[in-house]
Formats: sequence, structure tokens, C-alpha cells
Amino acid sequence: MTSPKPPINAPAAHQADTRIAGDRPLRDTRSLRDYIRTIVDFPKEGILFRDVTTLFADARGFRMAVDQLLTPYAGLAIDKVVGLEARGFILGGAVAHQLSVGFVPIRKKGKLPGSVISEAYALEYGEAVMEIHDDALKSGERVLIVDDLLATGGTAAAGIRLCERLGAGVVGCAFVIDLPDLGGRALLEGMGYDVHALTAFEGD
Ligand SMILES: O=P(O)(O)OC[C@H]1O[C@H](OP(=O)(O)OP(=O)(O)O)[C@H](O)[C@@H]1O
Ligand SMILES: Nc1ncnc2[nH]cnc12
Repeated sequence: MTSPKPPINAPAAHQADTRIAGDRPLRDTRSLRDYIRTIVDFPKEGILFRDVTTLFADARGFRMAVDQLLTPYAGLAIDKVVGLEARGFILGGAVAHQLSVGFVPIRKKGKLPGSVISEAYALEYGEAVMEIHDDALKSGERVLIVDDLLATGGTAAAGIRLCERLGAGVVGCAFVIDLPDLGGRALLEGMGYDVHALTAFEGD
């Protein structure tokens, strides 16, 4: 027999299960990685798609991701968090809120309403153009770039170029997932950028 649903304004008693005492889970011992789902052959054959919607949907998982993303940068001077469309918006917005700084979106071509600058880049499974409002960052501002996943590094490198063309400095690039076999970390670190990733999936 299923129990009746509580009234819509009832206190959320079930949330007790998601609370964390210090770093020690009360009951739930899943690691951040355990919340990430893999979809085979999406968006095309041969791709193992690392799906973070299952991580975002879980209160404990999402909090772990946001907290771990910002930990290395908490003591540093950051003026803006720059999020890469689309999942970088969800993470970057939360990180910006935690750091008490503003959030700037980098979007796919044609989505931003104001005057933009653009950068073309290659993806693991296609090509795209990214854009930023040309007044979104001031010269000399220090930015943290946030996205869900680092694969070839093409998206992040385009994001870095856009920020730097506006005169901003990239303090770091933070990702939930690194796919090291696709070379993004090596690319970005080879260019001298700080890369912070919470977990890696090898063999992709
Ligand atoms: O390191 P790269 O090879 O550039 O790949 C990483 C990018 O690919 C994914 O986004 P996607 O392009 O699928 O766009 P979406 O988030 O808008 O779905 C992911 O969220 C990163 O932004
Ligand atoms: N394997 C993958 N899973 C999820 N997002 C991606 N973006 C590029 N490669 C990806």
C-alpha cells in the first residue's frame, strides 16, 4: 500500500536523508561519480554520453558537484564565473552564487540578444560557434570558466579565447567530468591554463 502524499506546503521531512554532517554522509555513501549516468550511442553511434542530469536531479549530488567545483578557487580573487552552454549554466550559476560574483553566459551562435563576438570550434561530434556579449567582461577581470564536461577541449578553448578577446584573464577552468583520452586537459594545460575536474572517465 502506498502512503498518501503530504500536503503541498508540508515540511520536506524526506530531505533529512540528503543532509551532510561535515564531510560525512549520514546514510548516503555514493560518490559524485555514482550519480552520473552513461547513455550508449548518444547523440550518435560510438559516443558514450556522460549524462549529468541524474547528478543535477539529486540534492546531495548537485551540492557535492558545486562545492567541489569551487573549492580550489574559494580563496582566489574571481570577478566573474563564465558558464558554457548549456550545462555550464546550471553549474556556473550555482558556483557564481556561492562565490558571490556575477555570472556570464557563453552561448551557441544566435542566442544572445546584444552585440557579440564569436569563435568557431570543433566538437567530439560536430562543429559549432560560441558567442559572448561584447560588453560582458571588463578588461582585467579575472574569470572562472565552468562547464559539465571536458572532452577535446574545443568548447573550453573557444570560451577562453572569447574571454581573453574582451581583455579578461582566465584564472581556471572547472569541470565535473574529464574525458582524458580526448585530449582536452592536455590541450588546456599545455596552453598554461589551470584545469580542475571532479572525476575522469578513461577509455572514451
Ligand atoms: O571538450 P569538447 O570536445 O569541446 O566537448 C565538451 C562540450 O560538449 C558538451 O556540450 P555540447 O556541445 O554537447 O552542447 P550542449 O551542452 O549545448 O548540449 C559539454 O557540455 C561541453 O560543453
Ligand atoms: N561523451 C560525452 N558525454 C557528454 N557530453 C559530451 N560532450 C562531448 N563529449 C561528450
